[in-house]
Amino acid sequence: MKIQLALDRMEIAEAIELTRKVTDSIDWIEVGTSLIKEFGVASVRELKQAFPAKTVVADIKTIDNGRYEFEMCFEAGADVATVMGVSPLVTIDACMEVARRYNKKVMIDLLNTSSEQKSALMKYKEAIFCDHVSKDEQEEAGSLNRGDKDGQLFDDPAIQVAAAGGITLESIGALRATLNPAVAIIGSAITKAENPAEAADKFKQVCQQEELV
Ligand SMILES: O=C(CO)[C@H](O)[C@H](O)COP(=O)(O)O
Repeated sequence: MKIQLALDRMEIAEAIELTRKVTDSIDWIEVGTSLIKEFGVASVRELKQAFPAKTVVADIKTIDNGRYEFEMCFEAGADVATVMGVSPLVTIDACMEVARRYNKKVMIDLLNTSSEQKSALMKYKEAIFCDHVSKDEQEEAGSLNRGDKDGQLFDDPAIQVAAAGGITLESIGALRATLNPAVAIIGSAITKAENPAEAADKFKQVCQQEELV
């Protein structure tokens, strides 16, 4: 299981400093939606410049204007960019086309998509699908991602799955037992930890143990 470090609700310099502390324990770097909204794609550019060897995910959560926004992210150095699964399919088609042209990847965020919509999205075989419990669902309703939603949709082993939303060291075991995503997206459990390097290292150990099973 890869670890995607989600960087949210902080300044770009802070994001770079924090990533430096945990860089050996994480695989992918997510420039969070909050950074892109606050600082624009400069946040993507600066993170990629600071960590050129890492896969950088621009969590832009596109819902319209797919071609323009995806070109902007890939020009800034992103390796992966996100589009919402609830978008019109024509938007997702545009994102897929841009990603193919740049030889980059699309992550489709399944937040609030119906089962019907999810089934329709499964045709995007090259995409990564992100099962996502939102910040508001976490903070207003106390939910977190234990991977127990719509797991059957991902029965095809060729489908690449990611999971996000309040993942902790306590919940990651349940997530693996259910959804078993290829990518665990972890934000606050590392970025808000008293010792982020220690927290990231513990997640890495869990993910490595899992790979040996
Ligand atoms: O996409 C996001 C918010 O919309 C976050 O990146 C995702 O929720 C991971 O962060 P955390 O572990 O703090 O929930």
